[in-house]
This record gives sequence, C-alpha cells and structure tokens, in this order.
Amino acid sequence: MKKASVFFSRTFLWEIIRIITVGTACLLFFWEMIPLPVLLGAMAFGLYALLKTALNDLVKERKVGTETFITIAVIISVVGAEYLAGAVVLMIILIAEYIASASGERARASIKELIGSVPKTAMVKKDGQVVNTGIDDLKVGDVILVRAGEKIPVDGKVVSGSGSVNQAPITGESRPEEKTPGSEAFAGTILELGALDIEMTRPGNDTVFSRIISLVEEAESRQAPIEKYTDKVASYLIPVVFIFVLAVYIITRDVKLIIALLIFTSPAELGLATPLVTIAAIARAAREGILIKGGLYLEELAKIDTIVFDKTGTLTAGSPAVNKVEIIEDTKNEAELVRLAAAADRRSSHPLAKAILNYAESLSLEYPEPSSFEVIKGRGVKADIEQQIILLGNKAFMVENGISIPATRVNLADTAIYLAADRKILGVFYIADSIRKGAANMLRELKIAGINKVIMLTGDNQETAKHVSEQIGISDYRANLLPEDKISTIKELQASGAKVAMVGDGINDAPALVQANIGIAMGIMGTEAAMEAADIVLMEDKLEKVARARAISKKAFRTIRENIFVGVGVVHVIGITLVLLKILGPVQAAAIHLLPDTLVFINSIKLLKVKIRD
Ligand SMILES: Nc1ncnc2c1ncn2[C@@H]1O[C@H](COP(=O)(O)OP(=O)(O)OP(=O)(O)O)[C@@H](O)[C@H]1O
Ligand SMILES: [Zn+2]
Repeated sequence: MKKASVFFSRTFLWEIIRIITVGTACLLFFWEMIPLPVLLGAMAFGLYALLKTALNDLVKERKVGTETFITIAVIISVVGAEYLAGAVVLMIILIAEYIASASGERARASIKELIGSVPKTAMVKKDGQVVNTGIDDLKVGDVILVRAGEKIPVDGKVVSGSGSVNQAPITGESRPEEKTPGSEAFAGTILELGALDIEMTRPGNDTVFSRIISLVEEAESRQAPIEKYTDKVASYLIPVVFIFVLAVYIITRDVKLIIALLIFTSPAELGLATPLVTIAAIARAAREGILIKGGLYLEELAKIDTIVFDKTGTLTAGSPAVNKVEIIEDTKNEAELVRLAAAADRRSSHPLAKAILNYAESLSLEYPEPSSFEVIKGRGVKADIEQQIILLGNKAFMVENGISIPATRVNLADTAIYLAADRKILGVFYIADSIRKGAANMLRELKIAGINKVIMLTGDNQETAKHVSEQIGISDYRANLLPEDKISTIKELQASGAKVAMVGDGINDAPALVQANIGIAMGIMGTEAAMEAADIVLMEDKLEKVARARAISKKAFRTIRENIFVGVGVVHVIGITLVLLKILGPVQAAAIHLLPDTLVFINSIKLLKVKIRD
C-alpha cells in the first residue's frame, strides 16, 4: 500500500468534507461574505461528528474524551458570541482528529505490510492433473506444487523435490533453509530456489502464519497495565479540570481564555499514547520471529529482573547423544544393554530416550515392545520386558527403589542413566548434549539489559548441571528438580520480590511457564502445550531472541513513558501556563495542540523502523 493513500481513502471522506466546509465558512465569514447563521450551520455540520463520539463515549463507555471538551468549548464560544474563534478551533481539532485516526490506520496497514501475506490460490495435484485452487478449498492431505520464487501457501510436509526456503516471514531468520522430502514447510515463507511438492498438514486457518496474524490482531485487546492506569488517571483528572476551568471563568469571565484552556486541559492523548506503541512493538517483534501475545506481556517483560532457564532443550541443543556405555554386570555385552534400554524407552518422548533409541539404531539393533510401560516424572521409565522389570533413569530413581549403586567410572560432564533389571544394575549410559550456540552472548546482552539474576533449573544431576552451567557462565543453578520443584522455585523467587521470566522448550515446562510472570517458549518445533502456556513464543530456537525480546519491550515501555510525560504532560503544562498568561489565544492553542498528537504518533511508529539496541 502507498503511504499516502490511507490519508485519502473513502473512510476519511466525510472527515475531509467537514474540515473543508468549516474552513471555507471561517474565511467567508471573516470577509463578511456570509451571514452568521450560515457560519453556525457549517459549525453544526462540523460539530456533528464530534458530538456523536462525545455522546457515545459518555453513554456507552462512561468516559469523557477530547470530543466532549471540544464540544463544550465550541458551545461556550457560541454562547459567549466568540463565533469566529469557536469555528477556527473546531476546524483545527477536526484536522487533529483526522491525523490521529488516519495515522492509526496507517500504523495498522504498515504492520500488515511488515508481516506480509499468504497467497490466495495454490497449484494442487489432483488425479494426475494440476489445478489452480483457492486456499479456502484446500483440504489436509492435498499436495501443493510450489516453484522457485513463489510463496508457500500452506503448512505441510515436503513429499518430493528440494529447495531453499527463506523463512524470515515467520522466524525472522533470513538465511535460507534447505528443504528435502520429510522437511516441514510453512505458509508465508518463500521458496527461493528449487521446486517442492508439499502435502498440507494443517488447515489454512490454523497455520503458524495465521496464528501470528491473529496474535498481532488480538494483542491490541490485551491492554498493558499502564494503559488501564492512564485511562484511570484521565477519568480522575476530568472533574478536577472542569472545576478548575469553571473557577477560572468565575474569576475572569473571559470566554476566549476558557476556550483555549479547554483545548489544553483535555487528557485525550493519554489514551492515544499507549495502544499505538503496543501495536508497533508487537509487529516489530513478530518480524524478528518473536511472538508477544499482548501489550500486557510487553510491559511485564520490561519489568523482569530475574530469568530462569530450563537446561535440556533450552540452554542445550536438545539433541543429546550416547557417548559411552559402561558395563557393570559383566555377563552382558553392550548390545544387550542397549537393546533393553531402547525397549524400555521406545514409548518415551523424552530427549534422553531419543538419544538411546538413536544409539540402538546406529548399532542396527532390533528391540522388543515392552508388555507394560510407565513414565516416572523426573526419574525415568519403568517397563516390563521379557519377564524382567526394567528400570531406566537417574541415580535417585535407583536409590528410591532400593537398588544399590555400584562404583562407576563417574564421568562428571555427562548425564548418567542407570539400567537395572530385576533390581540389579546392569550398566550405565553416559549421555551428553551440546550447549546451544549464542548462550554466552545472550547472557552478556541480558546483563546489559538489566537482568541481574539468571538461574538454570534442571531435573538432571548435580554434576552435569554444574558442568553445563560453568560452560555457559551461569553461576546459579538448581539440579535434581522435579517439574513441581521448578514451579516452587519460581514461587519462592517471586515471594522474595523478584519478577521472573521462565524460558523453556516444552516436555514438562508448561506449568512453570504459567507460574512465571512471563513464560517464554522456544521454537515452533517445541511442544504445542508450551506454545499455548507461554506469553511469548520464539519462532526460532535461538537464545539471542530472549535478549532481543527484552530489548524491544524495554524500548516500547520507554516510548510509552516518553509519550505520556513529554508528548502529553509537558506540552499541556506549558500550554495551560501560556494560556493563563494570555500569551496564547484559542486559535493558537488549537494549532499548537496538533503538536503532541503528531509527536506521539511519530515517536510510536518509530519503533517499527529504528534499530533497537540495548
Ligand atoms: N525417558 C527417560 N529415560 C531415561 N532417563 C530419564 C527419562 N526421563 C527422565 N529421566 C531421568 O530423569 C532426569 C530428570 O528428567 P527431567 O525430564 O525432569 O529433566 P531433564 O531432561 O534432565 O532436564 P531439564 O529439567 O533441564 O529439562 C533426567 O536427567 C534423567 O536422568
Ligand atoms: Zn492534548
């Protein structure tokens, strides 16, 4: 969309006609070319829209907005026989309102531009033919053909072909990703090279892309606390202002002074100051692959002083691998141990289970299906395999089951997983996960952004936790935690006055994400539950995005305060003073009043473009 076109669109036609009518009437009356009733008629026409909004505010929302102030000012000017002043004030206010509403529209339009769109049609393979079909008529299971240069219209799985895809529209990462059969593809991303056949896996209204769009749209409705606060301040200010203006009138009996005062005492931009920043910041974050689910969370994130990280899958890459198998019971060989462990873990979705299954696969081992299987949270798994009771899990799990732990080679760095059959330890699996790139960098940036406490929480053992936290540079860690211990750790921190953000990737993090003041989920590949529970979702599992999210929220919050204190507060205080000193008359007051509106708008919209550093 062209930048200017919004300002001249049909929506605003009537506003433009009103401005021109009142403006022309002012000039003609000034040149004595029209009689007073014509001017009053034009004023009534101009005032009509304001009056409607004023009454609507008053009756439906029980609030007094600028429109009410201006309506009163215009009526006073007519009653006090200051016709021309009243008309000019009315015209300028109409212009101001027009700028405000058109720029709000403009902000929304530029957000849509930022996020982009999904194609309306797709090439679908049907009975050996390719048909151009509307997106709404596609079904899960349809195979869609995408050629180089095109946008992918659906979420799905690549079934054939290959190509490199720019996923920036949803992840913010512009380095293209290679897609081959089996890879996931996302609606709204761009195929730069190659050709792909994609089988649709999600309906069109449930794609990651459409979820981003609806989040950004809904975000506006989840008000930041500061917004409620300014609404409240505005509602307290209004009676005070009216009494003040009335007192000034009783003392001075000066109609012009009262009109000018009313213009500067209306607390209108207080309401305009925050929503605009909120939308701009949320859109900005969305473009960088950070989904913030509402203005509320933007403000909360800006106030966070403590961040807790889950270890596995968050600080570490979440793709652990078996380094070594130690045989304790020497009647068995490694293959037998791996076979039993893989059988026990085959129904588990835990990353450690995947490591064991991958290891079994690398040895080309077949493993049986257990006849029963149970997950013990934070401990491991228990399974019935070939008439033996197999326990697979950490040291605590063995101790709790009365199994004595033999002396092991104890590798400090790796997670030790014990395998026991019928209450006897057969062996130990040493599993390690690599630390995510960017972890140290993120910690540095967080420190600069004012986070003074970073804690790592893990269900893993003390030694591994210590090793990992030392490698990353986190001095505070808590090990051997059950999922409920993670929640109580967060509660304790909160009770001591900390504002806590929790960063996790899923599995069993959802309750802790909810308990924290701000829950941040990593990666669209993370679990659905974590994405639901979180207040902020990082589309890409890059740790740097945590620091980015924090920087954007701080910048937004600072902008809101600037808007309120400088854009609104200072301009109004100076304005009121100058009016009382009779330096400004009503017409100058109305003209100058365009300033804060414009300032607030420019300051807010800046968030979309300006480089944010912190
Ligand atoms: N499926 C499993 N197979 C083997 N061991 C397991 C399994 N599930 C849990 N364990 C053992 O229990 C411990 C705690 O697991 P939990 O899922 O609570 O945390 P974690 O994966 O170690 O790390 P984090 O809390 O950082 O995400 C693991 O370190 C592991 O020793
Ligand atoms: Zn104002």
